[in-house]
Amino acid sequence: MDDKLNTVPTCMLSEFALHKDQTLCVELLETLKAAAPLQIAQSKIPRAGTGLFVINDVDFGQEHFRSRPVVNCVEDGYQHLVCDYCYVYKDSKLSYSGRIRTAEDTKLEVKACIGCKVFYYCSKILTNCLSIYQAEGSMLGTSLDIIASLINHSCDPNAFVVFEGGELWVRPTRKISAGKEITQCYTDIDMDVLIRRSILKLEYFFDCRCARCERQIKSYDSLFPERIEQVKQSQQQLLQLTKEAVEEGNVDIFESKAPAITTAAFPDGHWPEDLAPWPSSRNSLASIHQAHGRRLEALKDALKGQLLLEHRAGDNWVLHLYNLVQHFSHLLMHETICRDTGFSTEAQMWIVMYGYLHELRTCARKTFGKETGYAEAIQSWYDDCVKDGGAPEPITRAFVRRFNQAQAKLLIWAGVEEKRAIALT
Ligand SMILES: C[S@@+](CC[C@H](N)C(=O)[O-])C[C@H]1O[C@@H](n2cnc3c(N)ncnc32)[C@H](O)[C@@H]1O
Repeated sequence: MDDKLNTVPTCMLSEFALHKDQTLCVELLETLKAAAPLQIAQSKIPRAGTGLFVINDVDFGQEHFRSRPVVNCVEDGYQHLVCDYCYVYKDSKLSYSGRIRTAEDTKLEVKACIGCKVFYYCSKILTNCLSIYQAEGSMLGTSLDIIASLINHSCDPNAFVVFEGGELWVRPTRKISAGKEITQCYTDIDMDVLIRRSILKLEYFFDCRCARCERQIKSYDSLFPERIEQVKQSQQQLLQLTKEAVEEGNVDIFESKAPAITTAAFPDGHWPEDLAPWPSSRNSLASIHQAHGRRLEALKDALKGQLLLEHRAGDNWVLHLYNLVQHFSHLLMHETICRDTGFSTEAQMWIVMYGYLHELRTCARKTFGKETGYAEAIQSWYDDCVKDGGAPEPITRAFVRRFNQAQAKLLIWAGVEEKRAIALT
């Protein structure tokens, strides 16, 4: 039998493509709570089959649609801990896609169904994509939703999927013009093209040719094919090393072995700092430092982890920004003098922290929706800081100037190039 027939889903073979039955498409779309009209049509992405399109412009901060999945399936090992209806995880305060459990949620419990005793239920959650993750990356379950599953992949997606209170919400990551196809990222958006492409091939059976992939692959043009293979291998080894360091809670595991791995790929010793998984690894190391009370080291790694990331939009970006602000706040709450930073005054540290918190508040409201528990929790964190800390509302021109100056100093201390600074929006 033709190999291709084994791998291409039947629904994507042109005679069965869903967009060919517009009566069915219209009926399916009628089941949604859609904020703006949508259309199911042939994808503009070559060989991608059917896709989902917006009919009108959609602003960043608006929502595409909400839908109740046909099936939710909790991952093995989590059945007693995670709600079968909405994936709330009773032991986690923050989901991977960024939801903070609010005061009202903390009373929630996951209990067995009185009737069957097999399913466990509670009330709310927010997730990323159709795979449901928790903060440190392990998977809680999977949802099947007919309309959301029509969204094709891009490594620079204009939408993402979250899970809230038993519903899937599809939200934009930026403004989308009328007639454009909605796309989401099927893999870890912060990974490099080599890793993304191999996962997409392995799990979704296609070669991604999006603009971001093509741009990134160009950076490998100067390398021989065998060297590209070595880079990929080193990336996988770094991921594994990071995992071990996190499991052992020991940064030395990473710091001592990483140089040999990076040199194997780049013999001159210059692994590009923004090349995945380096930024994600620095983020993980920041958490280990934090757990051991090494707050300056934690902040330095978190700054690298955040600012070296190439993709600055969507739920992942907001979640990382949240972590960065937390590292800042831990440092400022516990150390009265931030002497090693080269900052002339502690006040400048506070200015950067307020600026980042302001940015986090703005991004969280637009990305997840200002009515979500997550955005509300960040808003009250911001209000507390501004009121109790006496910080100025970081929107004046004078504040932005002071923020930019203070951030530039901080980046010199952290060893991050100034061009990677966060610009307040
Ligand atoms: C969840 S389905 C998306 C809906 C699908 N296009 C359809 O017609 O039913 C995922 C499949 O769509 C195709 N696909 C999604 N994004 C693609 C892309 N960027 N390039 C090529 N194929 C893609 C792949 O075959 C993938 O396994």
